[in-house]
Amino acid sequence: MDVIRTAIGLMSGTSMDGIDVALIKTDGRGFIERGPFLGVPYEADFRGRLKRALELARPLTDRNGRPAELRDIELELTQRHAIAVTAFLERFGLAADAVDVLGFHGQTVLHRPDDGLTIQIGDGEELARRTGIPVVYDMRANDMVHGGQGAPLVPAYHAALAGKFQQAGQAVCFVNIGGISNLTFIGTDGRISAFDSGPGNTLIDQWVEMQTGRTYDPGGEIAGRGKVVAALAERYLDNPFFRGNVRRSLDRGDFAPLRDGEASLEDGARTLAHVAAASIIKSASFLSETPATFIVCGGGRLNATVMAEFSAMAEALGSHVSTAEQAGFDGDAMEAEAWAYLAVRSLDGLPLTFPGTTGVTAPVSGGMLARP
Ligand SMILES: Nc1ncnc2c1ncn2[C@@H]1O[C@H](COP(=O)(O)OP(=O)(O)OP(=O)(O)O)[C@@H](O)[C@H]1O
Ligand SMILES: CC(=O)N[C@H]1[C@@H]2OC[C@@H](O2)[C@@H](O)[C@@H]1O[C@H](C)C(=O)O
Repeated sequence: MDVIRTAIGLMSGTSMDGIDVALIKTDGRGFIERGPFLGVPYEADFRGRLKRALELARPLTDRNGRPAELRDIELELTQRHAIAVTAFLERFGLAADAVDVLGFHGQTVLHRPDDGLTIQIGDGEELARRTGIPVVYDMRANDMVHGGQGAPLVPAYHAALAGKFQQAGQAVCFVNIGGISNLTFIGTDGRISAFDSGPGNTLIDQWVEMQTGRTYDPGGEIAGRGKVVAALAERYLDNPFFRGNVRRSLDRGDFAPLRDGEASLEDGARTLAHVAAASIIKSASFLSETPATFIVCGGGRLNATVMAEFSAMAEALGSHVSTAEQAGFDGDAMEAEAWAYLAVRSLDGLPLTFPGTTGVTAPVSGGMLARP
C-alpha cells in the first residue's frame, strides 16, 4: 500500500489577499481525506509590500535574482507563512511532528511563460527551519524547464477529486475564479485538459480599490447596481489571449486595469464582472466537449454578479453550475489543499504536470525539498 501522509498546503495567490492554509491526508494518488482550513488575511501595509515586490520583480531576467528590497519582502513573507502554520496547528490542536510535509507556493511576483521565466518568492529552507517541518517548494520551475507553462498546477488535484463524475460518465470542469481564473476539464474519456481562462477578480479588485479604497466588491453588490459597457467589455474580450488554439498561462499584469473616468464605479464593476464570466466561457469553447457540470472554486464564487453572469452563460450551453460547496468541496481551501497534495506527490517523485495541463513535453515531477 502507498504511504499516507499528513500534509499542509500554503497558498498566497495572485489576489494577494492572504495565506490559505489547508491540511489533507493523502497517498498522493487516489486517497484524499480533507482536513481543516484557515485563511490568514494580509493587512493593507503588507499587501502594499507585495505590490512593491511585483514592481521590483518586473525587470528580473534571472529567477534567482533578488535585489535586497525584494529579498527583505521574501523573508517577511516566509515569516508570515511560519506564523500562519503555527496559528493553524494551535487552532486545530496539532503538533508540528504530526505533519509530514508543508507544500509552500510562495508569492508569484513575475510569470512570463514565453520567456521560460516564473518567479515565486518564499524561502523554503527558512520555512523548514522556522517550523521544524519538511517543506516542498518551487513546484512550478521544473515544468517550465521541460517546456510547460509553469501553470496551472492544481489540475492534478482536481483530477483526483473528479472520481464520482467520471463514474457517472459525465464531463466535469473545475473553474477557479481567483485573481486570475483557470479551469480543469476532465472528459468522459478521463482525459484532462487545463489552462488559465482569463482575468478573474484582479481587474474588479483594482477598479474597486481605485474608486473606493475597498479591496474588492463584497458579494458583487457594486456590480449588481451597474450595467455592462459593451465597448469596454469588448476591449478585454478581444484580447489575443482568447484567439488561436494555443492556451498560455497568465501573469497578473497581462490585462491592463480599467482607467479612471472610463466608467462609473458601478458600471465598471459590472463590466468587469461580465468580463470575468465571459472569459471563462470563451476559454471553455476550446474544450473537446461541453462540460455537464462546472464546479466553481475561488473567491470569485462569492461575487454574486460574476456567478449570475457565469451561470446564465453556462446554462445557455446546456451545462449546470455548482459552487464547490454544492459539489461537496471547499472552494476557499481548494488551492491550498492542492499544494499539500502536490507536495506529497513531489516526495514520491510522481508527476505534477502533464502535457494536457501545462503543455509540458511529458509528465514531470517538480519541487525542491528543504529539511529542517
Ligand atoms: N465575499 C466576497 N465577495 C466578492 N468577492 C470576493 C469575496 N471574497 C473574496 N472575493 C474575491 O476573491 C478574491 C480572492 O480569491 P482567491 O483567494 O480565490 O484568489 P487567489 O488564490 O489569491 O488567486 P489565484 O487563484 O489567482 O492565485 C478577492 O481578491 C476578491 O476579489
Ligand atoms: C504563475 C501563477 O502563480 N499562476 C497562478 C495564477 O492564479 C490562478 C492561475 O494564475 C493559475 O495558473 C496559477 O495558480 C494556480 C494555483 C495553479 O497553478 O493551479
